[in-house]
Amino acid sequence: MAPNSTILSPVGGEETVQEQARSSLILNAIGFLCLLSLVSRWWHYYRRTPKVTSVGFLPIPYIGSWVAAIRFMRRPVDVVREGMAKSRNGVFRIASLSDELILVTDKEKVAEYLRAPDSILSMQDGANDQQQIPYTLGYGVAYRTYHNSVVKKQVTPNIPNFSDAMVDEMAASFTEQIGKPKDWTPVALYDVTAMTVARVSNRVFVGEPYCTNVEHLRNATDYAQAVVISAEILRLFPEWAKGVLVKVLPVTTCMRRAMKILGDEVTARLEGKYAGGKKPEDLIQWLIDAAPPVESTPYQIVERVMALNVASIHTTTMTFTAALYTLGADPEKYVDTLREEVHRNLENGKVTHKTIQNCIHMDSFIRESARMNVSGLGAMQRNAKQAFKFSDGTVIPVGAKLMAPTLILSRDPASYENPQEFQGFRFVKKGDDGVPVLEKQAVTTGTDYHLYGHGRHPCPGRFFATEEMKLMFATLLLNYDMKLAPGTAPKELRIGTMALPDTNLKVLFKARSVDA
Ligand code: HEM
Repeated sequence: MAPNSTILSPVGGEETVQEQARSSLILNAIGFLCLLSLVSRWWHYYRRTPKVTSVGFLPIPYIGSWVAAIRFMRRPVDVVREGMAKSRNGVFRIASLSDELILVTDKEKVAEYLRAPDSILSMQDGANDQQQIPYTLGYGVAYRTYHNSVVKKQVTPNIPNFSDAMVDEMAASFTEQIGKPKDWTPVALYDVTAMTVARVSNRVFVGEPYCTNVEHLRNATDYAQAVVISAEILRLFPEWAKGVLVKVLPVTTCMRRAMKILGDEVTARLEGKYAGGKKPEDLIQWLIDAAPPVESTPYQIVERVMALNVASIHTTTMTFTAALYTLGADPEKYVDTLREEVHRNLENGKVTHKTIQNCIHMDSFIRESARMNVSGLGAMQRNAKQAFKFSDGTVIPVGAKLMAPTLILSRDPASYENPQEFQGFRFVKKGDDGVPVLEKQAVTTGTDYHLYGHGRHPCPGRFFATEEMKLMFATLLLNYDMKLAPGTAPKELRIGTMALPDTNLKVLFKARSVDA
């Protein structure tokens, strides 16, 4: 007797064979579909990948990209330098944990890609992608960007009208936070600056009494950090999951708080009710007056006020703190000239808009500090909506992301003499009549100076931010001496393409007599 004849009847055996054949067919079909999906994903990936030098990749689909991303996370600057050395045309591909990026280190090519219209290389898509704006700051902020023209047409022209109030707010903020120390006293400069920038900006954004409401100011500074953290998390998830996930991220808590603080004020203003009966002059009102009907709800106006807080606070704080760290490292070299310039230009003993217009050494110092200290590896992201061809024939396919590494371009020897050296007054030159003039202002953008971007979308808030920094600089120079404690220096932290400032370094401050 056959060994299995007692177990299987002839009919049962046939069924089993059929079942086995069916399962193997299903397994083969699943295997085939998986393979098809892999091939189609690879084909999609291949089509989206520019045929340019790549750095750190292994020639194995997917795994190769992960290896490159890990290398980049561990040694970002080395990877970029390797890319520059390998690439013949100043365009190369790297991978970060969330994306593959095309870095452009040739200045002519940076200018070329920044000239491309948004229908081909989109700035907004780049920003939406980098900061996950539709989720972190809101759909309207991402796709109905009327705030850009409000900043250009209302915030910038109104700067001179607000500068006196800005000086009052910053003087009060510094006095409250730093006091009038008679001896050298350590000050957490980043925090002090962030709260001051928040207060001064919000004097213009939301007016009194909100600009001194500590809960609002803390929320506004937290919001900016929450956006960065939330965006990093969201970028790791597929699009369909983001709308749900964002509800448990810190941005949602910040926005809820913002509604609690500003919601009633905005609601009243939308109904035409103004405290004191007079229509206020501030960002809330300029936004309400300019908002398209679909954006005219209290939530959306508050959302946009907070978005502009995000655009302003940490950017200005980082730039300004870096300048003061640099000054504190070598005060003897620069403070006398900077302070004398402020004194010479005071109006009736006060720092004014006109004072700082004439402070060209200070302007140069801020620009040079930004050149040296703003050292990220990926500025001015543009996402390809259509294929883009550089003049040398290099093709950037749809879906690719272009960026410019600031660290490299802002220290290009072709643009700057002794580019690695900090020269605070680098941009002050002798004019024809021997009088010093500014060769380039802190607000002037370029392919070799990325603080405020460049091309079609330079930062519209750069005049406001620079005014604020110069007013703060003048106020501090008049009221305090400052220096770094011996043996201390700001630490540099890099996460992917970002260079983060040292937010913990304490700087020594000592009060001085204003007339000194
Ligand atoms: C030192 C402070 C600031 C820095 C370093 C900074 C930097 C930048 C950069 C790099 C860009 C992107 C440019 C590009 O991709 O080409 C940008 C865009 C922008 N910034 Fe600023 N910014 C600052 C302050 C401000 C302030 C105070 C405001 C508002 C009052 C503001 C509002 C904006 C807006 C609305 C955009 C988007 C522009 C567009 O879509 O065309 N920024 N900023």
